[in-house]
Amino acid sequence: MKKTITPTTTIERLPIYYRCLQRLNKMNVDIISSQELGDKIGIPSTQVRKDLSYYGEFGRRGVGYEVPVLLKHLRKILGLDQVWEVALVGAGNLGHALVNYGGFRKLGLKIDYVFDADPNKIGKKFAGLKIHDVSKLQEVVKENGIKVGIIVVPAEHAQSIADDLIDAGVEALWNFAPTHLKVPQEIELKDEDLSIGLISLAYHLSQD
Ligand SMILES: NC(=O)c1ccc[n+]([C@@H]2O[C@H](COP(=O)([O-])OP(=O)(O)OC[C@H]3O[C@@H](n4cnc5c(N)ncnc54)[C@H](O)[C@@H]3O)[C@@H](O)[C@H]2O)c1
Repeated sequence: MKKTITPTTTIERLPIYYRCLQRLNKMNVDIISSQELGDKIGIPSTQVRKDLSYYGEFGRRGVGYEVPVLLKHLRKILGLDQVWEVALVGAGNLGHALVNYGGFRKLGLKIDYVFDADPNKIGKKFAGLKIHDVSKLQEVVKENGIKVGIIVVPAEHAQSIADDLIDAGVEALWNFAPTHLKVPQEIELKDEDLSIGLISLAYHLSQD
């Protein structure tokens, strides 16, 4: 694998290539050109070739990419060739939707641990999983070597949850709370805001 710095935009496109290749693989498509792959996901073929070239020489000139081979490489590059235990904090509406979604598990991202602070919820079942007391968060995270945390608590509690997760050994956070979290540089933090998509649609509609 080449030792070059990969642009963030390239990294963000990798899951899109991966998803498309998974579909093609299911349809038993063996070979795809960069042009065809780009057309399927709305990315110019030159960009497809450039993105993938950061990781090696996968395509064959005049032939294209072997779908199962490229899929296997991308799975490894994306870290999806292993199983990741995930802790979710905040057994509320959004937490329920995330835990219920089967797609993460198929990718090897197992949200098996759910935490909440509400005594009325602790010990109850949540999309088939037991809700743990958030006071046990660090203990459970350490015991199970959990490396990924999902934060779906109200904004005012998000920082202390992030701190606890990091102290316990979590290295990557997916934060849905609408607040800026301060985390050490080595921690991978991804803020998610679903309203951005909707607001940008409203913006485009209002330009007509
Ligand atoms: N990013 C997005 O697009 C998006 C979309 C929806 C909601 N949100 C945010 O996600 C968060 C959750 O939203 P929701 O609709 O699921 O809310 P919710 O009220 O349904 O659930 C929040 C849960 O967090 C628990 N909680 C509160 N403080 C806690 C603490 N200190 N430790 C552990 N658990 C605690 C509550 O008991 C509750 O079960 C909020 O911050 C909300 O603003 C973000």
